[in-house]
Amino acid sequence: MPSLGRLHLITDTRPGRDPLTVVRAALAVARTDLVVQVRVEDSATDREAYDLALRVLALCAPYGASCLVNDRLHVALAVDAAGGHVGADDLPVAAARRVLGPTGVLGATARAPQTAAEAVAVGANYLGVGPCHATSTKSGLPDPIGPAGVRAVSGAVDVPVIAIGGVTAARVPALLAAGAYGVAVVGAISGAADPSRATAELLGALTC
Ligand SMILES: Cc1ncc(COP(=O)(O)OP(=O)(O)O)c(N)n1
Ligand SMILES: Cc1nc(C(=O)O)sc1CCOP(=O)(O)O
Ligand SMILES: [Mg+2]
Repeated sequence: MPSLGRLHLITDTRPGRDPLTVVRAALAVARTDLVVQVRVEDSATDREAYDLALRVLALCAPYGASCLVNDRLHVALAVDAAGGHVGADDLPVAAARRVLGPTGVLGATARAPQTAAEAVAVGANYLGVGPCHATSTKSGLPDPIGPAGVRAVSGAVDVPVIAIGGVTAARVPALLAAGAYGVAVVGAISGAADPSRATAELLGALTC
């Protein structure tokens, strides 16, 4: 797998959001350090996901930034994205690996050491671990696991751990100290008054 960026921006496609403007602003600051994960609402059509992924890929290409597609691996393949991300309601990790082939980047959600190790054993290249803190971006999540939960998972695997859920620049140092390799965010960038500045602050915290 090519080296994974440490800052993952997940697209915010909730009504009233402007994901492409936010992606543009983040890319201009983070460039090749950014991974953009295209995540659409469950109610979105495959065509909508495909169109957004194509547009995100076109924005990423000049910067050499990677684009991953959440859940819909056929969309990832169709647009020639770097890979995809799956969780408990998506294809099992082993099946996702078969779909993506041996070289695609495959992320899996893991909240505990055992599921983390199992996901890596069957083909995950990185793990999304959380929710680290409370978040209003996604409902129905279990209680936050905090840096201690990240530490438990990162100690059980030898792939990059990407901390997710309520991540802010101020919370990055504790997550890195707990063994996280990077972070994934929605609100910290998409909800910021100045997404470029928020990106710079997150990058600064990640590279301290
Ligand atoms: C980096 C990262 N980590 C976790 C998730 C969550 O994936 P999942 O559990 O499948 O939930 P949805 O995002 O599909 O609602 C993620 N997308 N990215
Ligand atoms: C999509 C998603 N998955 C999570 C998980 O813990 O699996 S938390 C989350 C939302 C992250 O958004 P924000 O950065 O605004 O908290
Ligand atoms: Mg999913």
